[in-house]
Amino acid sequence: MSKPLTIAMPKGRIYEEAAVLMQKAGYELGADLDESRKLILEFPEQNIRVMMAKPMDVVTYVEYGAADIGIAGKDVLLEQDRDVYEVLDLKISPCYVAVAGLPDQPLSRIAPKIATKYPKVASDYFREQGEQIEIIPLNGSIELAPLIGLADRIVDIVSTGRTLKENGLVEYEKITDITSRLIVNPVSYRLKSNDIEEMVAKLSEVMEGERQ
Ligand SMILES: Nc1ncnc2c1ncn2[C@@H]1O[C@H](COP(=O)(O)OP(=O)(O)OP(=O)(O)O)[C@@H](O)[C@H]1O
Ligand SMILES: O=P(O)(O)OC[C@H]1O[C@H](OP(=O)(O)OP(=O)(O)O)[C@H](O)[C@@H]1O
Repeated sequence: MSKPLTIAMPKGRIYEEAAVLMQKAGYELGADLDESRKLILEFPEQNIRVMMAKPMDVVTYVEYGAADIGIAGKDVLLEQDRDVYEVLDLKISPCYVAVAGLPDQPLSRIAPKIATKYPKVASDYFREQGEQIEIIPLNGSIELAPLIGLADRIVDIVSTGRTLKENGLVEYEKITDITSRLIVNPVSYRLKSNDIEEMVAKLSEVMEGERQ
């Protein structure tokens, strides 16, 4: 038998939907692996090995070849711009990146402050708009920044819109829609092409079935 395919799975929000999709494609990972404290799980009968990683780190494991394949949000891929192949839009964990802030606050001053955990996405967006901005990097609870006067706008993920609403913030512009993607290490793509193409074909078939 060939060497197992190593898959970097994101812990947290995306995990369950990703595991269900994998299961439908014939890869039984278990819906609750992310509740275990074990970080590497072997599935010899399916010839796969699963690594449980932080969503932001999945791309790193795949780029360095520590994992052959991974599942990552498009937000992370846009932000990190790494050397991996994005082979399939899994259409799971949908959300979008938007510019938000306090209502009725035009962006008038020079170099407005933009709080975000996506500095590249935010800089690229405002550069395209011809706006010079200052990035305030944060790691979470981004919505706090305009409330306490730390920033004029935020660039963050919106899903239900509840966080914005409950904090009295409004969306100004949508930057881009986000779903999770299947990514592949370029060397693995050559060396393990049969196994990888088989997985991509099975996942595509499941998604095709779900669209009908
Ligand atoms: N409402 C949402 N907020 C954030 N990310 C979302 C949302 N809905 C879907 N996603 C997707 O889930 C991914 C983040 O998953 P998760 O929240 O588990 O990770 P994280 O932000 O790294 O976790 P943590 O909050 O523990 O730092 C994003 O990269 C994005 O693609
Ligand atoms: O539109 P909603 O459904 O309210 O979802 C959006 C919120 O969810 C995420 O935060 P998360 O829960 O990951 O916490 P964080 O602020 O610590 O990143 C994101 O950063 C928004 O704050």
